[in-house]
Amino acid sequence: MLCSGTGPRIAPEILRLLPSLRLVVTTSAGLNHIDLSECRRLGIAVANAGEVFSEDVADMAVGLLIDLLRKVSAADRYVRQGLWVSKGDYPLGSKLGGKQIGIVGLGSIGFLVAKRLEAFGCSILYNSRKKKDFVSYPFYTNICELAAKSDVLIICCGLNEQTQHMINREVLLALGKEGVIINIGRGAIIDEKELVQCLVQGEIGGAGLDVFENEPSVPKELFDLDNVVLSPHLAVFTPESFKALCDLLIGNLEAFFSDKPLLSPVMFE
Ligand SMILES: O=CC(=O)O
Repeated sequence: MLCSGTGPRIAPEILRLLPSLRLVVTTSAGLNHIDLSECRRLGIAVANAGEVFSEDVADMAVGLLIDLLRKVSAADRYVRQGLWVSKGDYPLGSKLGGKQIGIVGLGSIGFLVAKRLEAFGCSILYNSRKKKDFVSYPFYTNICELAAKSDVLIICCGLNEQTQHMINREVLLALGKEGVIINIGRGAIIDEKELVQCLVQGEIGGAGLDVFENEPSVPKELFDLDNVVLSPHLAVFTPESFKALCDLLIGNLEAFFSDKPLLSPVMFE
């Protein structure tokens, strides 16, 4: 049994050194650090954090979006720097209600983001690997078309070969000058260099980012932009979600060692 976070990659070289390995338990929801096809080939089961983080991550996506649209962090800096007194009122933000929200990845996190934003009066559109029968939101197979129809793009999918740099310059330009992007998935789903360029040149309206391509390094160009909200990959972390994660981890180990089905097995495709 091997326990992993999102840290060192569980690569074929590691798996080869552990010939008796039968189970990998990761404390993350994301699986991009585990070579799943090699685990499947070797008959190694994998369990992850399942849905224990989904609510907190969905809350964070909404938090970043409200912060960005209503300029909460930027206005906070303005007040602290004494600029309200010297320069007067701060520019107005824009309303959340009525926005068209394009969700990329309608898994458990994406679905909870959609539910939350519906309650704010937003319309939901989405892209996912497959159309979901349990929702009536418009489904877009083409990510550029989704971006063109959306005021806000929220990245909720996992990182894999298909999704790496899926949000490229073309998608960002389709989102447009007023469009904003929120990323609570993985940094490398967006081509970060292109994102930075689009933000610096005003080709998109703003970004709320919890994840980055080369964490903990964050492109310095973003530090001076008031239409960008930055967060150090902490959307999943609350004391409550940690407690739920510990219970799940223990539950998975107990299940494995008593030959019962895992509580949060990763289904190989
Ligand atoms: O980002 C954190 C996770 O995948 O759990």
